[in-house]
Amino acid sequence: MSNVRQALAEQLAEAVFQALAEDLTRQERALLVVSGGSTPVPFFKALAAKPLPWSRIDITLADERWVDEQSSDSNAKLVRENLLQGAAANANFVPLTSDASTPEEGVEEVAKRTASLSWPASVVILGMGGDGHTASLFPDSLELGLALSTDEPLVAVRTPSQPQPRITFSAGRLHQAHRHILHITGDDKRSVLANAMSGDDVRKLPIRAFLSCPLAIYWAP
Ligand SMILES: O=C1O[C@H](COP(=O)(O)O)[C@@H](O)[C@H](O)[C@H]1O
Repeated sequence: MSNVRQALAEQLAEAVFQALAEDLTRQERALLVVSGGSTPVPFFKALAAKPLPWSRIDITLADERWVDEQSSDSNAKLVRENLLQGAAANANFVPLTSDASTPEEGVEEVAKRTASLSWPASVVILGMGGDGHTASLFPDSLELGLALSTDEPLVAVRTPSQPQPRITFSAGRLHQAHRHILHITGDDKRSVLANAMSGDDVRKLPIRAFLSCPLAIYWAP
């Protein structure tokens, strides 16, 4: 982990800490939506060390691979091992998978589980892949159009470029937040983001669906 990426993660953790603490002065519970993948690990560790009233905080994921929680591909496993540590283990974590064998079968149950969370979220933290996907809104997903337009909170997605089926919050539900943050690293992702900012076809680069949220960008080389 480069020093600059570590510093970025710590600055992001401080900003999220301030946002959650501020919202908790006005409301009993606050919701944090985080992303999976490799980028958020140092941020998770830095946030877990913050002195928050964790039992008043709900945490869920922007998206998930439909895999067992013990799988190394599970975003829930990543959150449990890196964010829900120490005092932060008192947060109420709501995962996005169920015992159903497919996301199509499980999506309704997961939607019920996430409906009771304190929307709008205090913060939605998005990641972005090199193909411009965010959450599981992939350019080649068969359900991209649905996920971008539906009023339903969650969508089961099948994506030719991805090995597993997935479940994702829809763009409409992810828009329901007081603050949106994009956390990315590396020159390649910076170029993808610059490209996204210079056009408007959301289906080609789905991150475009969030560029005017407004979206705070945390980037480091
Ligand atoms: O598949 C996913 O990838 C993106 C980006 O991940 P990264 O490893 O390039 O940081 C992530 O935002 C998303 O939640 C995850 O499911």
